[in-house]
Amino acid sequence: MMVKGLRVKFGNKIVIDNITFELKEGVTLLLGPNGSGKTTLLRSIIGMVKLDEGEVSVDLEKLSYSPSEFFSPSMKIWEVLTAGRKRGNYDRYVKLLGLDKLMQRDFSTLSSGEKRLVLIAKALGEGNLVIMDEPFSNLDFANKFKIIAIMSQLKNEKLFLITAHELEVINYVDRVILLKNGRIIYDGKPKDLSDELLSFAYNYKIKRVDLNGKFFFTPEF
Ligand SMILES: Nc1ncnc2c1ncn2[C@@H]1O[C@H](COP(=O)(O)OP(=O)(O)OP(=O)(O)O)[C@@H](O)[C@H]1O
Repeated sequence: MMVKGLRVKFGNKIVIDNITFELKEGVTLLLGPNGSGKTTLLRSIIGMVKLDEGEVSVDLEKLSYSPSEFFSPSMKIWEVLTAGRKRGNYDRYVKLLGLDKLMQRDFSTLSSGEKRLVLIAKALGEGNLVIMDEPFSNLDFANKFKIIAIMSQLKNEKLFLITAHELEVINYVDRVILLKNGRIIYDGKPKDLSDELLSFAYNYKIKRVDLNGKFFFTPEF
């Protein structure tokens, strides 16, 4: 998958500003403060947003997408999983995520975390390029790390592009793309991402602490 010279405007406001990158392998984390353009970028890639400039080269047949926000239809879970033009191999993920006992329930009656897990299982089952917008929101600690472990196990067969707000996720991805005001200000390995740049991105003093090969990020008051 490749995006080249992408520019998206809403009215006069440039929301995506000359973004170019290629995805070849592993798990890529799209990071950035509220309103920096993450969702718009993902929606541009999947063809839901009109591009003002640039191009996206992606095999839509191989792509699956889990949105950050979603409707809560009154449908059985298995109907949600099989909805749409794609038919996927959900069973494996339904079991892994402990959703098998919920399959006959109505989606609208699930907890917010359970709904999120259903959409993740759907995305994992449907595509080889899995794009997930804020997959960890609503998830408890254990489920978040289950998803992280599943992505890590699957990364030889699938490509992942995800967004998240938790800086700790940086530890578990192969690549970080950091956005500020619709521009990429960092694209590289997690270990090389400095607290100065993160502080600049979020306009907030963040300190990085390295411990046992992991990075922790704390606010500096
Ligand atoms: N349809 C739209 N019309 C006008 N402005 C929009 C539209 N969609 C998004 N925006 C604006 O574009 C900017 C980027 O929004 P986007 O949702 O892509 O950010 P984000 O990085 O995903 O934010 P968050 O972390 O809060 O979800 C924001 O300023 C938002 O208000």
